[in-house]
Amino acid sequence: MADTVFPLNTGAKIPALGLGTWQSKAGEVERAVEYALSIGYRHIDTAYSYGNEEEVGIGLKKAFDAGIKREDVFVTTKLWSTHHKRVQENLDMSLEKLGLDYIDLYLMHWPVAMNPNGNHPLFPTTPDGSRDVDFSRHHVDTYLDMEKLLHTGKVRAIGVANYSVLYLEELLKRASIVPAVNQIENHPLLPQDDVSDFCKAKGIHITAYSPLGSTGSPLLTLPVVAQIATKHGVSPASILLSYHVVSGHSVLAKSITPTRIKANYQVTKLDREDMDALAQVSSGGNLKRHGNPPWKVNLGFPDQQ
Ligand SMILES: NC(=O)C1=CN([C@@H]2O[C@H](COP(=O)(O)OP(=O)(O)OC[C@H]3O[C@@H](n4cnc5c(N)ncnc54)[C@H](OP(=O)(O)O)[C@@H]3O)[C@@H](O)[C@H]2O)C=CC1
Ligand SMILES: O=C[C@H](O)[C@@H](O)[C@@H](O)[C@H](O)C(=O)O
Repeated sequence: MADTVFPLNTGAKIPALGLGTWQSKAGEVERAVEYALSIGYRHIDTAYSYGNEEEVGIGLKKAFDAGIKREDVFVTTKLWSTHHKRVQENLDMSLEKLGLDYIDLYLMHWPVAMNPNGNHPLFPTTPDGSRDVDFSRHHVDTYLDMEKLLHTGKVRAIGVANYSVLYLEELLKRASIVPAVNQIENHPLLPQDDVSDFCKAKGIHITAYSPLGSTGSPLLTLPVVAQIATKHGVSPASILLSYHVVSGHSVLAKSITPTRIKANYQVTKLDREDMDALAQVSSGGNLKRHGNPPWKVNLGFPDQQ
């Protein structure tokens, strides 16, 4: 079951379990990627802004040298906000760093552009210290530039991340190509059923990020997760990851620790009772969003209103 794949609207398949690499440092991430691929993972998620694409590329190369085929590995990377007006350039930078000639999935990391000529290449700020957002750039214009990448052969699919229903509606009004994926924060404390239902209806696959609650994996200590793990005789992490797979979503767990990378490559067959219990966690508006950068922009998510 760990090798479950889901179809994308491009005809390609995305492996259900992927290795996340946000905050995975150089010196650690090469080994994490190489190890994950050696034990069966076939889906690696990175981003230009993570600053580790070169090291992710080293891990990939080691796996390819060991006999794993490029075409069997699904690699995602992301356009960063300071590059919304330089889409092709940002893709080429990522390809070079990763040492790849194509990306399986290229995502717009956030639907917010930042000043391309600001006081920092990734996180420019204005004199008051807040994010230097480029309000002149509309996210749909950025997406339309991403559509052009498909003709270059350098990306097999394009998609978005951190898109609410409101933003998806804006995008679909003008897009020629329906995004293949919307990568969003998703876990029992942030189910985002509105986004999932909308995406399902439009043929957009959901990839869940921060499934363990992000840094320090706080959701592993939720009592209901421990109870379901005991019931099935598996790790709590497997419960939090399988919650997505059962829903037809792919899921990214980040780890640089071999024992955890291995533990996270296990899908448990959750039943209706388990899924209902996990759904109860957020009942009564008990929600927690971990990824909440100070954008100064309304992203349209109901829990942020
Ligand atoms: N599109 C976007 O904006 C975003 C995308 N992402 C993507 O999703 C990935 C996953 O999300 P992320 O926020 O990193 O958080 P996760 O929910 O994957 O949690 C990562 C944390 O959990 C720890 N951990 C992992 N597995 C276990 C385990 N089995 N037992 C105990 N602890 C564990 C890790 O520690 P350690 O590494 O030390 O083992 C790390 O501290 C990212 O890495 C990134 O690729 C994430 C955020 C935003
Ligand atoms: O993918 C991971 C996250 O989106 C991360 O890149 C952002 O949250 C970033 O740290 C920010 O502050 O905008």
